[in-house]
Amino acid sequence: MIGQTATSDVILRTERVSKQFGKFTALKDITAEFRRGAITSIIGPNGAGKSTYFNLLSGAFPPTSGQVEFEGRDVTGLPQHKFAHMGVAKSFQITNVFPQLSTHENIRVALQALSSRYNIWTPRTSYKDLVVQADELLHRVGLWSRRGRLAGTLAHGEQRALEIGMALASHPRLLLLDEPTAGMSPEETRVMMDLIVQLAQERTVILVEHKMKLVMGISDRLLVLHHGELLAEGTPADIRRNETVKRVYLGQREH
Ligand SMILES: Nc1ncnc2c1ncn2[C@@H]1O[C@H](COP(=O)(O)OP(=O)(O)OP(=O)(O)O)[C@@H](O)[C@H]1O
Repeated sequence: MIGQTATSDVILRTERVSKQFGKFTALKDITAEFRRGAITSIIGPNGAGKSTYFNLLSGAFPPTSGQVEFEGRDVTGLPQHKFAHMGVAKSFQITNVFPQLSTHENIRVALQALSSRYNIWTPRTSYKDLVVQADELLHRVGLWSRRGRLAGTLAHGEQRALEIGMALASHPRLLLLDEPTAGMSPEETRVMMDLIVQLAQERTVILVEHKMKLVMGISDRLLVLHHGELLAEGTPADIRRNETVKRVYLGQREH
């Protein structure tokens, strides 16, 4: 019974996942659960294994050993597009928009890619529907006023918001974000953090971030990685008072 209650709250879990790159162990035996509806941040110093873990969670590559479960189903090693189909979307550290297309066209491309890939037996979404849906997504990520601008001319923070808008095209239940504020000014960072909190009201969010202070205020739970191992897990308050975490992580000046 206890097990059953626990699983219904859990959207994603990893069971003893490890990742080797040749002889190098980038991740070692990570067992962790991600709660539905929560913002969970994966934090840790440079080289801790955060991006590697993110890639395992999003299906970019499989673990060397161990298992990844999404909504109770073993998804270890499933191809990337299946993750999107199941309701998982992600946005990377590197901005991934089409610079020569307008903001609105970028979103339409994302919407079209989905409608053609997954609805092969039904007619393509009409142009009018696409325009309406794209406008709605642009509103949601705060870019409606930029709809006609070429994506390449948007500020860095706006490009990242656009990328998230494109990720939302598939109506994901789980949104994975890898360092969403990388390279942003303090103002852009604040806008992005507000957007993440707002998006998390409707879906589960997991984000990777190495700036710990930044995510302390918005996360429900945190996982701390260090040298490829899970050092600690808990609420921001748990992590703040964890002596081991303080030693290896908070002591670092930048954070
Ligand atoms: N494809 C790869 N081949 C070999 N080693 C790799 C590969 N990808 C990552 N690593 C190594 O694995 C370790 C963890 O890397 P990872 O990028 O996951 O860390 P991170 O916590 O995301 O770091 P950062 O905050 O700097 O992005 C690092 O030592 C890195 O050099």
